Amino acid sequence: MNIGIIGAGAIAQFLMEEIQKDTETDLSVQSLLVRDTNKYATLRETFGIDLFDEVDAFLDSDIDIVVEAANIEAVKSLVPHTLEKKDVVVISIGALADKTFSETVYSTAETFHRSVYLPSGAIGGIDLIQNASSLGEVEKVSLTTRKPAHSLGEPGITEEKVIFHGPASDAIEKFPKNINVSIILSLAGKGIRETEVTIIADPNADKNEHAIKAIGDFGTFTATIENNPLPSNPKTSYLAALSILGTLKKVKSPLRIGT
Ligand SMILES: NC(=O)C1=CN([C@@H]2O[C@H](COP(=O)(O)OP(=O)(O)OC[C@H]3O[C@@H](n4cnc5c(N)ncnc54)[C@H](OP(=O)(O)O)[C@@H]3O)[C@@H](O)[C@H]2O)C=CC1
Ligand SMILES: O=C([O-])CC(=O)C(=O)O
Repeated sequence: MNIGIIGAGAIAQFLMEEIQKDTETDLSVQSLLVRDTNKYATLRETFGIDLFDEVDAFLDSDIDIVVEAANIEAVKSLVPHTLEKKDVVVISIGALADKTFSETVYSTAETFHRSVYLPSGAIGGIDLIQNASSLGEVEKVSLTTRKPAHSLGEPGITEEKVIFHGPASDAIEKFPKNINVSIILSLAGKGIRETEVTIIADPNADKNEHAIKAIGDFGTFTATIENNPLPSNPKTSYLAALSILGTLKKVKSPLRIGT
């Protein structure tokens, strides 16, 4: 399966490196869509990929699926048009907090018989929350995120500080690069206004920690993930990059585990 990636940052480079190393897989990264081809010119040779700065040329290149690994603005400007031609994996899931936009995405996918894949990203338990919500009977879902203070734009603090408490819809507006996980949790569970988010900036933390709690007719669920950051972008957890690789490996698999 030939992959095109939107973006060339920490996640994109992780995917190119790992897919190139993996001789067992039929995955291959062929094309990258970037804003500035000069900035990323060395990637052509390192990974044997084609670089594009024009979306239609990128979509018409030899690719079967597109992975968005850029940011929320890129999802908004590029994903609906991309879906007219290709299936898409979206990791900047915060874009889907905008209801009008998410409806456009889903209806475009339907019209053009495409799939939109939303990986679990830097958290787990999405399967459980989605199943528990299938009769709409989850009372409460909350997420407490603790990240190193510098990742949250608080480099000077000496003690931990709650920098946000409120609904996921507001959290993603204030921290669009740090709390996409709250939106996948909202989409699986109770919705963006009902999912309660707390963000803690911690000067002593070296992991990106996400603690999930859910209560409903199914019982109670608690899970805490202490994520190692990706060295090339410590705001981003290694697991988020792995979750895209895992999603790509599942696309063609006849076996569906843990749905
Ligand atoms: N769902 C989840 O659990 C998680 C989601 N994320 C999200 O994943 C995304 C990628 O993360 P990461 O790789 O660490 O980010 P980086 O900042 O390392 O890389 C982003 C890349 O996207 C490029 N880019 C930005 N806008 C565009 C555009 N319009 N067209 C093409 N390329 C563009 C940037 O290029 P340039 O050099 O031009 O700026 C850069 O190469 C982020 O939105 C992040 O918030 C991260 C972690 C967890
Ligand atoms: O990678 C993480 O730990 C979470 C993250 O940045 C996000 O959800 O945007």
